[in-house]
Amino acid sequence: VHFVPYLLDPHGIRSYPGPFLAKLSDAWLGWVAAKGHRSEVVHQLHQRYGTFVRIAPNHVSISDPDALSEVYAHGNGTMKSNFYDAFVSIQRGLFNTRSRPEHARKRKIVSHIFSQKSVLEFEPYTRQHVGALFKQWDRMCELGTKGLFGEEGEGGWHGRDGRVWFDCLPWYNYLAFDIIGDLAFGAPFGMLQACADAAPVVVSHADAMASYGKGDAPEVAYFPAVQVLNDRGEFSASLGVLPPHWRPLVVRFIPWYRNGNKAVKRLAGIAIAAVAKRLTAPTDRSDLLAKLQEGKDDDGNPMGREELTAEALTQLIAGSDTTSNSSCAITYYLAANPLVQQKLQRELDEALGNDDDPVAMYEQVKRLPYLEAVINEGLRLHSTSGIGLPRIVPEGGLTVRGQFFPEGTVLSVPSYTIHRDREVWGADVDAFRPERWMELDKNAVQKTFNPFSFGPRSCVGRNLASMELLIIIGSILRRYHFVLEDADKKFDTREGFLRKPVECKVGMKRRSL
Ligand code: HEM
Repeated sequence: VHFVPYLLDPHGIRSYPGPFLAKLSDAWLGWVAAKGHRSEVVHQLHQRYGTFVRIAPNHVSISDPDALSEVYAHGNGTMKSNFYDAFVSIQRGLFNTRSRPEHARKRKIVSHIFSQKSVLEFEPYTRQHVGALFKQWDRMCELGTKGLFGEEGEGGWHGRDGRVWFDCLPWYNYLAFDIIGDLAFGAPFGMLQACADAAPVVVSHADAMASYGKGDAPEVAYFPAVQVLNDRGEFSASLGVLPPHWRPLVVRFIPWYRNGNKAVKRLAGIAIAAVAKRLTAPTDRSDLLAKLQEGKDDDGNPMGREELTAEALTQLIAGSDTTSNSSCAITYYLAANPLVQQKLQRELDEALGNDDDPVAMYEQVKRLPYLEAVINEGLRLHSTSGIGLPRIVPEGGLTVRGQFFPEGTVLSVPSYTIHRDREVWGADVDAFRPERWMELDKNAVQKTFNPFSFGPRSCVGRNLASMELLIIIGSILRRYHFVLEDADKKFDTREGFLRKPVECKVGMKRRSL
């Protein structure tokens, strides 16, 4: 099964270097993905072998920034690989639709929802939930100065030396889930208020699907959505690199995959419950779901109910932990770099003046050069989307950086490695130094900075993500000061489809404004 294809070399990619086991079987990449550090492993391989590395029998990873436009841009004919089939639940949404015409149809309906103009309508929801976070953090700061202790769900905080010491990661998750829940389903999950990772989910997937079109809201229970999303990301990213005919077998016989499969179903249940609730009680709110309902394709057809649920689920998945993990990583880097934090706070104080409202308006923070540089530097260094996003070479083959690849070969360009290209970013590529954004050649940066990917499959929610990050980081850093609990401790991450912090323990105090 493994040696014959290896010897026959049907894809003609024998000449590319890589680990021997990777050339032999997809199981190698599946194993690396399941261990949770794929980006780091592939980065080390590029450092060892050079620009082209064979990371699976039919998959070549390319670490040249110029390859981004050749592999991902409009018009080169590449398509998402069958990796994305492992992410399908309910039915295919914008993210995991592979067919080009079907994707173009969906993208046309969805893209206007995320135009800069539409996104401004979502600003009040974002600001409202940042305000809710501040209520909780202010309470903790007040109690913390009395030396009190918090609950586990609150990041396990305790007060000492005038600061609250806690894990800020769960709070960023509550914030991002409440924002996207409010936007995509018409009501926040209530995580910030409950200080808990709990979202309503349908009890039985089958019952919920059967209730479609009957106007009944299915029975719901509460599940840890953040945990479920993490499990689902790790499961799908590892399953997706295995050959399609292996997948049902590993899901059936390997417990880790079996549990991941349950996570996929549960996650779908969150969307089914939320959309069913929303549709049984229509509102005149202007949110993502309302805009999806209004959207029409070229023939004037709106999305059906099941497609709507799949798209709302896509937005929940794509718009929640991307934002929370990026915000958490940026907070970590600011806590680890006191001078950068001080410089940012000076800029924020000048721009926001004595404004009584603790939550910044988008208008106030959208053109602050140092804030922008801090966010970009955090996105570069952390690389929330770090793995090479796999694309299939179309009929006729494709030449990338002078190398020809035959039809059917899978290619990818890993952002984690591209974001550490010394020729572009400088010798101190591993340092968090926002100043580099003021010094670097803008053209080189533009084609190398890839947090949202390039081309027809790039992030459709980019405008929303940028607005959220500006408001979240701008407001939080103006109100609070952060230090690391243990400056010597490595910033631990775990990667499924996204690179996520495992925890982020900081000491926080209110700034005197
Ligand atoms: C910091 C935050 C974010 C980052 C770093 C990010 C990054 C990305 C990346 C790299 C892709 C390409 C994925 C691939 O090709 O496999 C993508 C796609 C996508 N993103 Fe985002 N994203 C963020 C926030 C959001 C938000 C807030 C939304 C909407 C609520 C969103 C919705 C989507 C959707 C629907 C796609 C699929 C687009 C398509 O295939 O046409 N993202 N995102």
